[in-house]
Amino acid sequence: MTISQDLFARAQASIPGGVNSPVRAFNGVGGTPLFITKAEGAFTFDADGNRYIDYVGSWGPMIMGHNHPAIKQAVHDAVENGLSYGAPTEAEILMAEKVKELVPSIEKVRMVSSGTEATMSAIRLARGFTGRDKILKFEGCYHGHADSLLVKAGSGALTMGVPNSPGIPEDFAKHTLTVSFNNLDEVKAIFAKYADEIACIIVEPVAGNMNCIPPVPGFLEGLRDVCDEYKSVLIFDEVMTGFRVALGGAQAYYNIKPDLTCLGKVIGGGMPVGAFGGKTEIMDYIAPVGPVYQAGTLSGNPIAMAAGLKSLELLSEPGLHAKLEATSKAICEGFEAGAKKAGIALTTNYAGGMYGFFFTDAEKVTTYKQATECDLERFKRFFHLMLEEGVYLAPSAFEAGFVCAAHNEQEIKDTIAAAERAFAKL
Ligand SMILES: Cc1ncc(COP(=O)(O)O)c(C=O)c1O
Ligand SMILES: NCC(=O)CCC(=O)O
Repeated sequence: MTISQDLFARAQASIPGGVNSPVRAFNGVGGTPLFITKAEGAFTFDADGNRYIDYVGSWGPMIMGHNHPAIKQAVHDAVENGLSYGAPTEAEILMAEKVKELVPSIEKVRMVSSGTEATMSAIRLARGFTGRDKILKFEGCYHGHADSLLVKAGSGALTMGVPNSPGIPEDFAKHTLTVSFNNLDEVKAIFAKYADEIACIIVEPVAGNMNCIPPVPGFLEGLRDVCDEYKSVLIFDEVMTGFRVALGGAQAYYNIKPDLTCLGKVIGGGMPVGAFGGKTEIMDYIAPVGPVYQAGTLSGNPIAMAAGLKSLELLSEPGLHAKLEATSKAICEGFEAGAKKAGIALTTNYAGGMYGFFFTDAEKVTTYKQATECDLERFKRFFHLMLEEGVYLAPSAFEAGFVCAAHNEQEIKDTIAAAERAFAKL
């Protein structure tokens, strides 16, 4: 690890905390972040030449496995024609048509360059469309770092202990209402109180930024009903779950139709891309047809469209998502069996190609409160033991794990065997 240590020391002199995104800093687990030199299939390689079975997958995008030859080729082909034009291209139409085909609730879609831009724009659109200021989100859900969404946020904000970030005026944050994920009674109560003041509900349909917490039966259906009753916009933030939980996202997996959907990660195939889309009636409220302004110099970038489109094409292979879910299930079952053998209390969750594990006596984790009450010290030790074993897990107890198409039987077997040895040493 000496080269990573040297690079980290050098990075800290020029980059705040040595990283360009806080979740990379290993703050939740301690120690030195790995500096990566290359990645291939299910594996990443660090600057010291160590190889890891990777369950971070660039935080979600690399669902086909790293450096997939067809995606790489698509990027090479696109590069031949220039890097960016700031004018429309056919690739953007192909992408929009593909998104509509895979996610039928989306009738029109606008491309942006990150998940944060997608959620920020969707919120503005919902506010503009309804003429209302308040929004409702759930404690521990993370929707990127736009001001109105960094309230009781998950992911790095939760890991670093700053779920309500300084720098956001109280006048602004007061419009963001928060209630507990998986608690429909709280949602109904807050709507009863604010009635026609709430522009939208934004929700991660499977919460993946406070570990991995699927919706309890009836929760998403209930959100749909409440939005219908109060004429509020239902936004599914599928930046993480889109094309991962199922080809059509969590909305296909649970069969609920949101009004707007935010996409990111997988849709870019590893390039910086996001998107938001939904009902024509709402989407046509955006400039240039509508009054709500939204724009981007690099939106719909041709290289990014090429990578994303190829990724979505590959993902459309029949059976691929069944394989991803079987991988998540095998890892969860393997971890639970290994922990049991070592007398360690552990429970797991998964949905399609994402999973989570919790060091707790609870039988099932369905709430933010349960997730934050888990044994974080034990998680830290387990994380480092796994790293020593050559398995790279998300470096925080408040992140989901991601599987990819390149995790095959051997990698799963090796991961479970490594976990068994790690549990025995905990
Ligand atoms: C559910 C969710 N929404 C939004 C975002 C923000 O995306 P980005 O990091 O691309 O801005 C993320 C992850 O970062 C996410 O997990
Ligand atoms: N679950 C957290 C993320 O996906 C975000 C990655 C980042 O902020 O770098």
